Amino acid sequence: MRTSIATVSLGGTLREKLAAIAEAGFEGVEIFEADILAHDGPPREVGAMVRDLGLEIVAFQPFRDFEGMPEPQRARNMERARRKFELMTELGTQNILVCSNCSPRSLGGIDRAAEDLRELAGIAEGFGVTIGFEALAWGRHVSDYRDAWEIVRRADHPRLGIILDSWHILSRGHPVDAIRAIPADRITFVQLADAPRLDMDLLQWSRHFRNFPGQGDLPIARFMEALDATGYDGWLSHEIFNDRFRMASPRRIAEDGERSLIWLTEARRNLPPRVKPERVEWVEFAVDEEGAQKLGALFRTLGFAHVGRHRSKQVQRWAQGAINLVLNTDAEGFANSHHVVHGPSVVALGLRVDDAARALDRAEALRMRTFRQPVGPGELEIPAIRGLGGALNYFVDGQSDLARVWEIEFETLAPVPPGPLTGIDHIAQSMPPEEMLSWRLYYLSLFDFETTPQVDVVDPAGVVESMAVQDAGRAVRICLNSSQSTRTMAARFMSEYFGAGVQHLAFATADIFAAVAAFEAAGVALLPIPENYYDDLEARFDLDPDLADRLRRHNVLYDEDESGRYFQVYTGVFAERFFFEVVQREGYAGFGAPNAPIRLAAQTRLAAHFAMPRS
Ligand SMILES: O=C(O)c1ccc(O)c(O)c1
Ligand SMILES: [Mg+2]
Repeated sequence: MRTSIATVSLGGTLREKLAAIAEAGFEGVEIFEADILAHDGPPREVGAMVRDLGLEIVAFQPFRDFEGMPEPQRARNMERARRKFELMTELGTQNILVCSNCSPRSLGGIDRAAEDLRELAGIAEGFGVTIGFEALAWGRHVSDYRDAWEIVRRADHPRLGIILDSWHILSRGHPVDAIRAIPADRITFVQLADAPRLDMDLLQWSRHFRNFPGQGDLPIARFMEALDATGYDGWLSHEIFNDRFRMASPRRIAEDGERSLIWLTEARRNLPPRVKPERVEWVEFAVDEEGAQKLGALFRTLGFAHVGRHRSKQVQRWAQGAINLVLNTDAEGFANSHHVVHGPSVVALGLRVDDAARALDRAEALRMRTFRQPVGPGELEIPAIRGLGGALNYFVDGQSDLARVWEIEFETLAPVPPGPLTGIDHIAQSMPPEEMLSWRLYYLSLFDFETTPQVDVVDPAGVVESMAVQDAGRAVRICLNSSQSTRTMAARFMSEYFGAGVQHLAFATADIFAAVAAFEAAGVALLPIPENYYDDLEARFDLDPDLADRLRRHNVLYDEDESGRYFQVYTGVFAERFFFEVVQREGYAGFGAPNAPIRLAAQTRLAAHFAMPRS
């Protein structure tokens, strides 16, 4: 199958859109009429520009309000079509998309529509043009692809086929099975769009909220299976109407689109399998000497020990349980550059996966950016790709020397203390709102991940959109947060930090009260939680009075639902941007969303201070 995208999916001028589409690796483009009308050059020039970029024009579109018109509109429509066919000859494209009629003047009737389209196809033949008929979900008489197919079938003209658009079919919940019976050579081409599930007017939903497969909630996989059953091997063309996409960089959106199509057709492309995450092996911070001392002191109070020293670089390993935190103060290399730009920050995540080399291959196939830097003698070349905000994701595994990274690259200074913190529960990343869907697609396409529904969390300065990506076994959970406001915690993090990145790390413990007792003994300043919260907690849940009292005394947040119970505490904020959380899960599946507004308000109150540990 060949990949294409409609110009309407991107912002920018036609020239910018086409350049971005070509650069992202698409082979074809659907040209929207509005882009021609707004372009300051003849259609012939647009055609040449497209071909110079190595692209093919899959179709010209849309041609509206055609079938079922009474006279004199019917004859006018035939004339209007001739003019568009001439324009198409100039452009150098064969296919025109005719979408079903929305005009209140249109008349129903399958045979009438078939006759109109047969006549149109006859005219089109003289121009070497093929008509593709598409049912719009809000069409006046034709709003179901099964009716569109019956019309095309009855019209029975070699210059007429059907266009299947996943959005119009899936948004209305139409069964996809009937697609299997359509002969592949009668499918002019296929349009793809996903969307979040929204309970709203179809037209508004379609024109403003479509997104790429991998970014929405529609059952696109089922659509693709039905399409595959036909043997269709033609164009797959994204057609995304989305206000945020048009505001964003056309290059980023085009890249996402190509990635979405590669992911969707991975079986045919023999992509290496989805990467199975096994755990977060380490989190690496880029800091200067002073930052390393402060962060190291905080780690110590949280129960970590400085257990290793890199054999050749200024890099420390701190550990506890299965958690490894790396402090990189090296004066050279990527971490240093990252520190110069972002200040104290998470520069890399080390992810243990099933097969690190294959993970890199898959990332490359998905056109992700790989990263290499010179390795010293005896050091490992650890596969890495660029992730959120330009930080790195390293891959290690249990089947190569990468399994022994700590032993090979680090000199042991002390044994790893056993607890009370046992592992990394989740990693929270903040990003600008227009990038949220890009990162969702990045994670979903690369890893064997699923997503949670998006939730809105109230921050004192605005709303934060939040969703998580995680594997079925919950070995790795990553929360993605963004907000439109410039003053929410998530937004302030990004302005302090100069970009998107990891904002907090949540450690797992099997005994939150033991962890808190250890922190209190070590002088960790935990985030104070207001009394009102606990009064409400007691009202909402049937809490054991002793438990309620302990929660209250130790600033522990609590939630429970059908899945189980959840306990959370937070440290103060490090370097005005970064903090740690400790959680205890008893079967609980979520992330404590009901507590997030309480936590955000408490952090906002504290934001003026640096809540550093007493040393
Ligand atoms: O929103 C529309 O009008 C429109 C036009 C052409 C399409 O292919 C489509 O899916 C929607
Ligand atoms: Mg369409």
